[in-house]
Amino acid sequence: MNALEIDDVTVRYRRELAVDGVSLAVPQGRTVGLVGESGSGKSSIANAVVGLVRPASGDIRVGGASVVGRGAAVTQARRRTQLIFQDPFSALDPLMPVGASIAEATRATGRRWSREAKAARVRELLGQVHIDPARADELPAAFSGGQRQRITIARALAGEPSVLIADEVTSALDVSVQGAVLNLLRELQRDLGLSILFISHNLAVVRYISDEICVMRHGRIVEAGETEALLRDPADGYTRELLRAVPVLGRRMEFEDA
Ligand SMILES: Nc1ncnc2c1ncn2[C@@H]1O[C@H](COP(=O)(O)OP(=O)(O)OP(=O)(O)O)[C@@H](O)[C@H]1O
Repeated sequence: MNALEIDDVTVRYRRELAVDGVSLAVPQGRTVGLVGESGSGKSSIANAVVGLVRPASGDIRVGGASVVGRGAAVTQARRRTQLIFQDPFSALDPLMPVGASIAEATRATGRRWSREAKAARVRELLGQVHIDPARADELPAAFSGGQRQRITIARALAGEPSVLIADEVTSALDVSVQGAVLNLLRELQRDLGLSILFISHNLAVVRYISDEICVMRHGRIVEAGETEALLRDPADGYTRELLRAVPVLGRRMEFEDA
């Protein structure tokens, strides 16, 4: 069963074709990595999934229900996805205590929450992302970049998504804390059974977290497959190029035709 299905989706901005007939699926409980250079159309796909951009053609389904267009059914289906923003510094309201930001996001569940239930949920979510729940009343400025990114993850989880879209979630972070955020996503996926579309231009990061990888270039998927198989034997020249740029244990990968 696929949690997310992107079916022959095209995204246009005026004359520019940013996404050109992309199809991909995220199976339930798996992480699919979407990798490609800047401008290849990755964020346009993320934005189309969460309704920030409307595809010119094609369909996107979450749990089997279309999230393209308008109407009650679309709103309902869209509630099952959450986007984690790239920049944890601008993603949180600087004047709002982090607990309040998370509490506000419970609205995306579509249920009514009592004040006590909301407060308990905020404590639970902070605990899940390894932030001391006693710090719920502090402002974002009191937290480091990595901690803020974990808080934005808690806020995304407050909506109880079945699908998380993570768009360049480690790009704005120091290398030293990137691993902690990736490990947290892996842990949450295991514990909560989430399905994740993980977007990054960094193949090393995508490889670390993804069960499957789709390689995107100029708005199209040029190659897709299980992570290890794809990286062991990349069929596409562009995938090989990306791989060559990834340092492996202090050296670069070599290929027979390199
Ligand atoms: N709102 C927009 N209006 C016009 N053109 C856009 C818009 N958003 C993206 N584009 C263009 O669409 C193409 C794909 O961009 P997109 O951001 O989806 O790629 P990306 O792979 O996510 O790149 P990056 O990693 O730099 O964000 C680019 O050529 C970009 O300039």
